[in-house]
Amino acid sequence: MAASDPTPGWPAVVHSSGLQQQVKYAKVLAVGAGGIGCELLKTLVLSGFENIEVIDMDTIETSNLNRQFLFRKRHVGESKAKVAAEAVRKFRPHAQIVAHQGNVKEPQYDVDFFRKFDLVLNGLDNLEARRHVNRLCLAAEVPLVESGTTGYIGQVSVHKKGVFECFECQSKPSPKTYPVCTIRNTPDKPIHCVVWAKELLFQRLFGRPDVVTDLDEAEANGEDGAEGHEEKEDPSFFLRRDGETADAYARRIFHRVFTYDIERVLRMKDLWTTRTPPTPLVLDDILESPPSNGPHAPAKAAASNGHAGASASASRALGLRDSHQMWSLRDNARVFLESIRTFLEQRPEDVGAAEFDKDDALAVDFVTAAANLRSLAYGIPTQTLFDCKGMAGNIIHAIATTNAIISGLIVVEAMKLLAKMDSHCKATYLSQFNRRMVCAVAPPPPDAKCMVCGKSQLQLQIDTASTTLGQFVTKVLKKHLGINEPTVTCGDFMYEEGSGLDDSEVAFNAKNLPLALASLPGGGVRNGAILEIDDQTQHFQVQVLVSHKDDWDEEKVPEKFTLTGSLPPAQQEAEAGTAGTAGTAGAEAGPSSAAAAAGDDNDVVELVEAPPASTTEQSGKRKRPAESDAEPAPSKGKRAKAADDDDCICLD
Ligand SMILES: Nc1ncnc2c1ncn2[C@@H]1O[C@H](COP(=O)(O)OP(=O)(O)OP(=O)(O)O)[C@@H](O)[C@H]1O
Ligand SMILES: [Zn+2]
Repeated sequence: MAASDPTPGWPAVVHSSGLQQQVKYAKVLAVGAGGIGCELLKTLVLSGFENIEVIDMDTIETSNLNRQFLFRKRHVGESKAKVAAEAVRKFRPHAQIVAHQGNVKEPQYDVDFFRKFDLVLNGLDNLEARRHVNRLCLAAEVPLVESGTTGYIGQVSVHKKGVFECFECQSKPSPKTYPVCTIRNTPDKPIHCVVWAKELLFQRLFGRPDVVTDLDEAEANGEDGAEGHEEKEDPSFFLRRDGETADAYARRIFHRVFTYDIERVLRMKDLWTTRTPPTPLVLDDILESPPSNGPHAPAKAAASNGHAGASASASRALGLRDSHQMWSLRDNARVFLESIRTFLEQRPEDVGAAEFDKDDALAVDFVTAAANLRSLAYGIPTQTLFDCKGMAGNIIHAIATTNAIISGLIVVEAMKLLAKMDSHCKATYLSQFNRRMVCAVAPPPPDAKCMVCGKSQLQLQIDTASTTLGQFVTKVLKKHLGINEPTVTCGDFMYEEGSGLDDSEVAFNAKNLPLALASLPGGGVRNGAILEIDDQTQHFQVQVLVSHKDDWDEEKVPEKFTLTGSLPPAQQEAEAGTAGTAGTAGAEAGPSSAAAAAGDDNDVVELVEAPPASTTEQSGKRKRPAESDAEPAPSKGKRAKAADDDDCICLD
């Protein structure tokens, strides 16, 4: 620091009484009190922050204790936010730590709630919540420090309206999807069988009857080429019949899915010209086969028709206690039957209401056994319970040290923001695969083509004749765009969600959900239609231009829609004039790098690069009526590997 300069630079400023006072009085919201959140809260209070509110919706589980060190065994079942707040108060008794047990998407955490804070710091594990917080931070004009870890890799990024890119300026990888026909008829990888067991069979047997998955839809539409079968047409087949014992029901389901359905697909001869055909499984033959005596035999043999009794785990009740042990065909059949019986007899309230949860031992038993049986029928390698749980739950094992490093970096960025040293802010990436373990780059500026903080529009290609409003709302608006409570307007037609609707509005909406887009009232949503989408809970609006497309290659686009963003023509011209000059504080420092994104309900972090503005798509056709600044349109085609250079190291 030059003697003539009274303001210390970064990092000397950290020791200045000015910044220490700012830290002491800053109001900070920490979202998430899990792996990152616990570390973050500890580091915040030990760094002098004294006004912290923390939100987490979850309760503590035994599996959290190995890395969420604010929690002890006695806390299992208690609120994460409350226990974490209590624990850090012990480090700094005079700190004001307010705990909220709740979902950050609940209406009480609205834009006014966010405005109370100087900074928001995310320690979340899912894309949906991250996007929601991003939108509220933009609306409330509060800077956001975002983070994520997965195994040994992690990142911290800084988002500030008008200065740095928002969390959604770079498109995020969407969760991996698989072609429906592969899952239903021609699996060739273990994951195909896990998806089938979890998304189709578990859902059918134990899930809510009103939830229709893509896999069901394919069947209803006859897409698997097996129309016309009398049993398949009977929607009640998978329900338990009056007077049917749990055992008889489990056997009937086994026969249906592993014998009958396999025989049915075998009859679709075209499928097997280039593939190895599957082999139907016959339950009686399997159960009559002698138990395996090899190294994989169950630790303790259960009675031949042994039931799980009071145990919540079918496999453990059958003596299969080692989750790393590979089950035999017979083991899988017995676990399959036992887990169905246990659901029916011990958890009848869950039948018709269950959702797959990786921490539900019985659900994992069922999915493992069902996936393995299907694999055995198709000649695919089977998986251990441990591996299957990981695949079904998208688990990548967390590393406490990664969380600790990332939390430290969040606090560093938080201090720079408080010190108004935006030009020193960094997006920081941690990877064991880098030449350098930590790589930091200047946060990119906002992207004018961002659907959230920019001003662009969306173009949707979809089959308007067969896609229902319900599918559009669920798949396109909620899953793909992260919208919470959409209002969709198209000409005179309106679909609304959220509280405050009267009965007639609710009935009108419900009546329209099963209708194809093209058949909606008011002339339908057809080729060329313009939809106005609004979510008041996120202060988010976007305009969507619809084009009809009915010839989809399911292998390439399993979702059967595409959504791309572009600037309205007038803005494209303006952009062309300023291309490459959109720098803001810190934006000129080397290649922009990186957005972190988590897949649905997991901690997967993907490190991606924002390419130069010229590489992004600009194919807008219509002009958006001038409205608010908060208008959207997605940035697409932007992901690329980070370039190898002095500041940023290539991440594979
Ligand atoms: N919408 C949300 N509102 C509030 N808290 C959320 C929301 N979504 C996720 N969280 C919280 O974010 C935290 C993320 O922490 P972490 O990634 O360590 O997950 P975890 O559930 O504790 O661990 P694991 O998933 O490995 O079992 C969790 O405590 C979770 O409850
Ligand atoms: Zn943005």
